[in-house]
Amino acid sequence: MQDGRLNDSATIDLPALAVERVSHSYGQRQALGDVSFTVPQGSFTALLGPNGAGKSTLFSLITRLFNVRHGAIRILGYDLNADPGEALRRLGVVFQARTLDLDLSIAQNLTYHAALHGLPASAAKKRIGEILATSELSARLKEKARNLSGGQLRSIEIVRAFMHRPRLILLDEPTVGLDIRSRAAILSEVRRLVKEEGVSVLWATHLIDEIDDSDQVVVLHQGQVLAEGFVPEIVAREGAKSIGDAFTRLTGVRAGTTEPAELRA
Ligand SMILES: Nc1ncnc2c1ncn2[C@@H]1O[C@H](COP(=O)(O)OP(=O)(O)OP(=O)(O)O)[C@@H](O)[C@H]1O
Repeated sequence: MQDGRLNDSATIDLPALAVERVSHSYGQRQALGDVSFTVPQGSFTALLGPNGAGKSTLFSLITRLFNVRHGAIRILGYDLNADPGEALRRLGVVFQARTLDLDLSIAQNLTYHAALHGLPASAAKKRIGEILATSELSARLKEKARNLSGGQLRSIEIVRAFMHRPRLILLDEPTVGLDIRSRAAILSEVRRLVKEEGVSVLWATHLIDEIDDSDQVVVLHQGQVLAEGFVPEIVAREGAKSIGDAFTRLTGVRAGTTEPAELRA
């Protein structure tokens, strides 16, 4: 346990995340209506939806910022309402907004977070070395976070989310505001960690080009799940040419934009 590993042998057949008939409203406005889907263990699952689809609301429920009032959410079988401690121990999150302390060093940002999860400093140091083994950032751990570029700050936030060896990691539009090169670097880094660590990722995005043919996809639109499955399954089911085309057929919205199809010339 000293390195954060949990004995999860009993959860081997369960999905990393199960969202079951979840609804959520802000006053009269329904943001999620009867939403159900699963994230299989060891998968990279893209939660694909245009602005306003309900992605952030869903993440607020999974992280317990909001209470789940209608339906249920389970992480590795642990119900968020009934067993929040066990469920949240298995969760790592990268929020849309930047959350590193710019006046602390990169190493301090990472070790303080690890300490919150009960990881001793020596184990945290080893873990940082493991995750950043092939990154140029491993030579800059003593520098203040303030010195890093937007893409590098995001990379460190991702490392931080992996520190305590969670089984499920949520990333809420993690590439927003980054240039194309940084976007690609972050995406491939997360895919590498999914492969190497067997962790499950739920990656929220409205950008179709972030989706790979081997990904699981959940299409969310106006608070409803319109499709769930591997890319080739969704494409075939919709009789589409590509996942972008399938997305447009399902939502009436052009892939990667928020412009309704009927407004297109
Ligand atoms: N605090 C709030 N009060 C009222 N309505 C809200 C609130 N937060 C979100 N909504 C509404 O709920 C719906 C879902 O919003 P949400 O932010 O979850 O979508 P999203 O897919 O994350 O979009 P974005 O990519 O723009 O963040 C939208 O109609 C939004 O206007």
